[in-house]
Amino acid sequence: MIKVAPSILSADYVNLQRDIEMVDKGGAELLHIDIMDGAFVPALSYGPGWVKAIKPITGLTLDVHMMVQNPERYIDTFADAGADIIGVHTEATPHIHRALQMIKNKGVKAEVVINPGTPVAAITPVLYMVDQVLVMTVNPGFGGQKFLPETVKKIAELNDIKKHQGLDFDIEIDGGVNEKTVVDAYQAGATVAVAGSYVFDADDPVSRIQALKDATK
Ligand SMILES: O=C(CO)[C@@H](O)[C@H](O)COP(=O)(O)O
Repeated sequence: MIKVAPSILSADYVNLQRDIEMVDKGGAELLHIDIMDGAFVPALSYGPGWVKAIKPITGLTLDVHMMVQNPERYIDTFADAGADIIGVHTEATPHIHRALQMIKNKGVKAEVVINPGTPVAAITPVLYMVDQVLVMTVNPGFGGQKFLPETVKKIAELNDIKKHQGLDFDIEIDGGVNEKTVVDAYQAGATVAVAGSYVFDADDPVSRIQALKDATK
């Protein structure tokens, strides 16, 4: 059964605490927090102050996805704010190894992220040091996009490497996830599903978390 990480990008910001408590009680395991800098991706979202504010109101694992150019500049700040996992894009820095080392040195779980246009080969040298790999299943920057099925083969490739090299990392998918698209990704080896609009745009968000779990039993 897949672990579910609702993305607060699609939550009701005015009632954020209500929405977080709802998905927490509703069976989610992680809370996905998208940091967008207006440079690596066009949009701006929120910063470490949000992570700090959310930390005391939930026991969910805070899964911080940095869509930020040169993320090394902010790793310490997000770690100090309470992030449990910090994800950095390999496309956003010439120093992905150093960025992952910085995350681990802060005692936080390290995640490397790849865009749909980036091959798995780009991150194989750092797989030994990560706790999670995020395979973007849409181009990053916006919620509500369509799942790109061609990304599923990268999940399978990562799962193979994981088995053959005896590595132990979660494989997360993000973008266009629903009860249909999650199935192939799960069968290929995905262990964590981020879902924004599918969960928060629904009349009953908790039923959507359950639907993702039911689809991957
Ligand atoms: O990283 C991102 C967007 O870049 C996401 O986490 C979105 O929040 C996913 O939204 P949906 O596709 O699930 O609506």
